[in-house]
Amino acid sequence: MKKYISIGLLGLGTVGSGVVQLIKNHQEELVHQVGCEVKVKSILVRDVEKERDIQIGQTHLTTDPDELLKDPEIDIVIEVIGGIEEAREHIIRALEAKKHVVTANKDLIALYGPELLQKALENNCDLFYEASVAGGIPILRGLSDGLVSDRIQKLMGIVNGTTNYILTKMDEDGLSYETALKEAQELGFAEADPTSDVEGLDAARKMAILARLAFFTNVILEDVEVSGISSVSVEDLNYGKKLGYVMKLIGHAHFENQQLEVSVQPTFLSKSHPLASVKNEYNAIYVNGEAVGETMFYGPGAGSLPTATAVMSDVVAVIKNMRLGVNGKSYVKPRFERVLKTPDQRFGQYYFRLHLKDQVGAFSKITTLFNELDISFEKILQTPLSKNELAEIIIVTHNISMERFEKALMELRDLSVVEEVISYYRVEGDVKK
Ligand SMILES: NC(=O)C1=CN([C@@H]2O[C@H](COP(=O)(O)OP(=O)(O)OC[C@H]3O[C@@H](n4cnc5c(N)ncnc54)[C@H](OP(=O)(O)O)[C@@H]3O)[C@@H](O)[C@H]2O)C=CC1
Ligand SMILES: N[C@@H](CC=O)C(=O)O
Ligand code: NA
Repeated sequence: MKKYISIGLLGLGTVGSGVVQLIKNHQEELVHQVGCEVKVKSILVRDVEKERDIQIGQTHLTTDPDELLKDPEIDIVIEVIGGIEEAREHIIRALEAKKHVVTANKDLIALYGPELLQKALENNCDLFYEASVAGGIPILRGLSDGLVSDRIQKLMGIVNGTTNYILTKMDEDGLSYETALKEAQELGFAEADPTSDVEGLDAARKMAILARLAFFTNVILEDVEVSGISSVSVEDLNYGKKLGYVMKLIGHAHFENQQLEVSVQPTFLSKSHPLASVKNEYNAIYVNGEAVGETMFYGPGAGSLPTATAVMSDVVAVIKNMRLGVNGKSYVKPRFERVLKTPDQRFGQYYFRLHLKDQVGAFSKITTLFNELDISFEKILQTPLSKNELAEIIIVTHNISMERFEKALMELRDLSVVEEVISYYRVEGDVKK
């Protein structure tokens, strides 16, 4: 057995610094688990001259990836530089050099996970990525170990800390979207380019990774329907409150009759929903399995030390596998073909906000349209607007197919009494529906 395990760290930003700090401060716990010291030997950065808050002692800082990837002493490479192409290249080189890899990179795993896992398998190496979904929450192990014997039917997740932070601050503290986003960036939750957070792509990547593990099928990123929060208005948040809802960016994934549906969209949750009380940068994943029933995984979804704990859980798993001589043996190939549900097989409740001409018979035109489409209302709110003789109408439907929702939206826009459909969102009431 080696006297110590040497790590090559790619990246020393929010997550990389957390890893260095955790290895230093929790060395005793690590030694107890793996039976030897764990040391960071070299770190790859973009700029070695940059001033850093973190103390790295004797650890070697470099801008040359070869110094880590060609170093025979390094057993495990941790990739936390982010981005896609360079990270992919470094990981492939590390695996070909028979080094195990741990990454927090959901962008990469969502796009190239199956290919990289295959590469790891061919080289008898481990490739683990617990930190890539929901930061410090051990959700990937929860699915691939804890719930592995079950048939998971439904996942619902708040899997992006930045957007949850923004929505909470807008709703509870009256902050503007821009101020709340700036705070999330300053706190280190946001991606280098926060567009992927606010437009839902970061959450979509995580949902693709989760759905692969939960449903044993090779979900690809294009399967995930995505919309973000950048156009959510304070008016909609306030109407939501009046109706007993709170707005969250929700990832939905369903698997029924071996057919799949995955989406990420701003969603009004009933205040009694278990995900409704998840605030700020916290994440949670609600998992419904045939045998286990309802479970919920909750914790910090972003940030330096929480994410570092997920990285280190993978490092410990790699070292334990090294001990047993079973690296590269944990990857299980998908079991089911990818088959997507069609719009008539997908169901949900919907919220519409529209401006209606304030004239006799206008509202009955709406009820006639919805009757024709066999859509019934769960809630209705009507407020006269002082300007332009318009009324603002909020409608929440009962459960309908996506096909009927799309038809209703199209036909509402064509009605002469409807001035404008301002917004529409998915609604989640009772979790058991
Ligand atoms: N922040 C978070 O809470 C979470 C992040 N993640 C993921 O972890 C990864 C890292 O995120 P985070 O720590 O926030 O990112 P940061 O931007 O804070 O840090 C990136 C680090 O990588 C270095 N780096 C970037 N590009 C290169 C390159 N081409 N060559 C050499 N070094 C490079 C930077 O060097 P330098 O310091 O010199 O600029 C920096 O040290 C991402 O994949 C992210 O999605 C996952 C979960 C949570
Ligand atoms: N930008 C991400 C970081 C963690 O994955 C987030 O906000 O959740
Ligand atoms: Na995790």
